[in-house]
Amino acid sequence: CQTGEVAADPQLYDQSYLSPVTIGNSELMLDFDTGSADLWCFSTESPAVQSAGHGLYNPSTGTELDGAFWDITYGDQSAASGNVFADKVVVGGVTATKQAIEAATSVSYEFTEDVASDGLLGLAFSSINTILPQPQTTFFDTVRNTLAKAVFTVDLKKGAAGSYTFGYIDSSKYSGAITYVPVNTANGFWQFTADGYSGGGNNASTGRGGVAIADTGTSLLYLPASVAKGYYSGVQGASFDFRQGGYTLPCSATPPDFNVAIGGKTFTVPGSYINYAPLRAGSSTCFGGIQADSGIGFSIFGDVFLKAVYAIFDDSGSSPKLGFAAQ
Ligand SMILES: O=C([C@@H]1CCCNC1)N1CCCCC1
Repeated sequence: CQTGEVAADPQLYDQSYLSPVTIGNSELMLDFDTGSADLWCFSTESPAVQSAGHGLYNPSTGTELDGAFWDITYGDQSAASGNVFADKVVVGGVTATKQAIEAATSVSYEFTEDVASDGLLGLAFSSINTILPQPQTTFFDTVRNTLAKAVFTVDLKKGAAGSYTFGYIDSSKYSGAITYVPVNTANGFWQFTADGYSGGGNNASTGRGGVAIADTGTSLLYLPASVAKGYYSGVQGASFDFRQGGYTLPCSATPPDFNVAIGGKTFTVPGSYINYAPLRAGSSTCFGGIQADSGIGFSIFGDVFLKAVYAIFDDSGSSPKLGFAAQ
């Protein structure tokens, strides 16, 4: 029975968190993403102009999955595509002897420019893996029957290294009880229902909550437009800046805490997490950590929320569930 733990290192402004993964005989830094289901990385097959500065997977240690290819486009329109190999993957001591590795032969500029990241490790449900003609399993699905318990946990922190564990829940990482809620896997995400919101101007309480996904690969907290509007109505100097594509606020502001009710329990995001980052280096205007989820179809509980809690992604029972506890 395998268990393991790996660090989650924050990038600038906690824009993403990267973890070391051994693939074949390379160690790469991957962005663990509970909002997608492809394990892809830059490779010796990637064009040099796209892969400069990145760690590369060398497929010579793997076995090509003949005729298999992949092509993914993320919600922000970033994209990558390539072919597929089976190779050994080790995450925090947990080993998948034959994991589908999606070697990139093309990536969009967002990935080229993010030189700290060598690729993504998807932790959503394998039903949305993009490999054709036959989708393959995520790392978690590949190893889950070998784990002491079919769970992984997420302990992200503001401006500090957090961790992912596989196969066990670490009781030293949270306080109080874990609140579990059911997960709807129909869209392939860790999708749940939030009960309601409060905090900020006119208390941002909409009374009702809504459908949301837990997404470690998304930096911010995307909420119903009415909730985001209500929250910032209480923040001096905050406004919706259509040129920036969202709410901005003075970097000098200390916004109010924001509360989310899930499973009858309230979890608090400290206001400081919502003064997210300067629009550009040196700017005194900052981009808000809460934004409207308009056009997405559901809310996205990204890192701004996840770094305020300990989260348990549990597929050990008859149906998947999400657990949240205070950090
Ligand atoms: O592409 C994404 C995100 C992008 C950031 C990284 N996680 C996956 N989706 C999640 C939200 C719905 C649309 C698809």
